[in-house]
Amino acid sequence: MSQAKPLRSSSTGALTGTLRVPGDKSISHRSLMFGAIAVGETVIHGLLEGEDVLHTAAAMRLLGATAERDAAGVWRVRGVGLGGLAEPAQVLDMGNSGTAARLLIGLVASHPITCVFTGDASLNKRPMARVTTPLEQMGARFVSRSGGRLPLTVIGSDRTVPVTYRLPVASAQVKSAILLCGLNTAGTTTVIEAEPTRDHTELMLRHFGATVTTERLEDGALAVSVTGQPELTGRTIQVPADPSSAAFPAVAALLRPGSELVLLEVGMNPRRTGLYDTLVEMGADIAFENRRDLAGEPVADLRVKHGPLKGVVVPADRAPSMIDEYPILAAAAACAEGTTVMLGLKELRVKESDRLAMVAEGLTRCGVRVEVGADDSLTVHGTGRPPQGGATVATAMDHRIAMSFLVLGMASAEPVQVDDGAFIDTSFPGFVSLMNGLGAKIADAA
Ligand SMILES: O=C(O)C1=C[C@@H](OP(=O)(O)O)[C@@H](O)[C@H](O)C1
Ligand SMILES: C=C(OP(=O)(O)O)C(=O)O
Repeated sequence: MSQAKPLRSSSTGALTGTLRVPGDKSISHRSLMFGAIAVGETVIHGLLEGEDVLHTAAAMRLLGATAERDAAGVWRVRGVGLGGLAEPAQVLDMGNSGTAARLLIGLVASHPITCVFTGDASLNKRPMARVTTPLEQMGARFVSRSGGRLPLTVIGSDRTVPVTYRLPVASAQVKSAILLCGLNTAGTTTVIEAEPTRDHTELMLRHFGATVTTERLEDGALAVSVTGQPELTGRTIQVPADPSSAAFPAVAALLRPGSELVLLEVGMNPRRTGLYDTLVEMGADIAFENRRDLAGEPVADLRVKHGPLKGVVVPADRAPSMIDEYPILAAAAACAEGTTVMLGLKELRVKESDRLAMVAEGLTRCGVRVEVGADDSLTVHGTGRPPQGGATVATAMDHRIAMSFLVLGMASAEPVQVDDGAFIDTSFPGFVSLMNGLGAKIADAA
């Protein structure tokens, strides 16, 4: 991913069609990791073949598992059994992926092996102390760059001890890293979260045979516990379509007159649906059809029709369930009638980019009035008319910033250009051709 790929998005007519966006990224990472530590074969249907997940697959191979795709696109993982991960002979390169890095650091921490983790320029800026601090309490050791950044060496141990750890930030990655270390630790490891974050780790670990329990505490927080050293058995997994990816065509359809899209088999885990709840509050016409269960995760087909949106206040406690969707919500808010206020966005500052800053800067360039509050809030003043556009927006190695501004370009008076669309492949390979197939006009701008 060395070559920047500028893209330009121009105003479109109606978007119509039926589509299934690629598989859920969070579930895809976990299915490869858990398959690699189970006994026997794990068969994965609908794995996201984005670069982030392919980095996880490569890492699991370096740790001793096999992970292969067959001609029909089905992935098969042969696991080494819990505790059986081998010391990798090479550095584990996690690319652009915070999830891959943080979950794997937790997983290897309770193995008697030494692993060196690195990533690209974006990942190597992101904070890792949030996982190494609790994992050190469990008995693993770390040598990292200053500020707890990658490259980072994990000196794992087969004598880790269980902890009860209260998360200082709402983060499913930190929760998962601790639970995964606890998996190969004798005794019960507990993570307490004040705000519920995505629970794919808990749901999938149970599917593989682990005992994971939850308890509501007196103060309302949730205690999530894993019993160490279970027998994990290879399973079949069906990966739902990613609600975070479906957000881009969904918002595009809401913004373009005459549009109607059906998005098939979209993951509807309630810990992930904050964007859809917010869009409905804004007046969006979204029908959630055929609600059903897909291998332990709820899914639905979403019918999305164009219609006017109005500004709303998005409370801070909704942040965990729509954490990756604020950039595309901001694009929707820029086209809505009235002001949208998004509260509690501090975590946006430590994603692939400082998303709060990048969204505010990009919208300002496109002629939208925005304010970033000292309390890490974002206020977007929509006028109900198309934003001006006509600007080039910096994406800072961030796939979601790139896709959000390409969607904004579809609804702006003048085209919107992004300086680099190459990182879209980390989470949504085929985004440009899929959107153009629905009626979008996204073209190379080199
Ligand atoms: O656990 C996961 O799969 C993820 C958790 C979230 O990160 P945090 O845990 O840092 O909030 C989210 O932003 C990321 O895209 C995926
Ligand atoms: C934050 C994201 O991913 P990660 O933390 O895995 O890099 C994302 O996909 O928006």
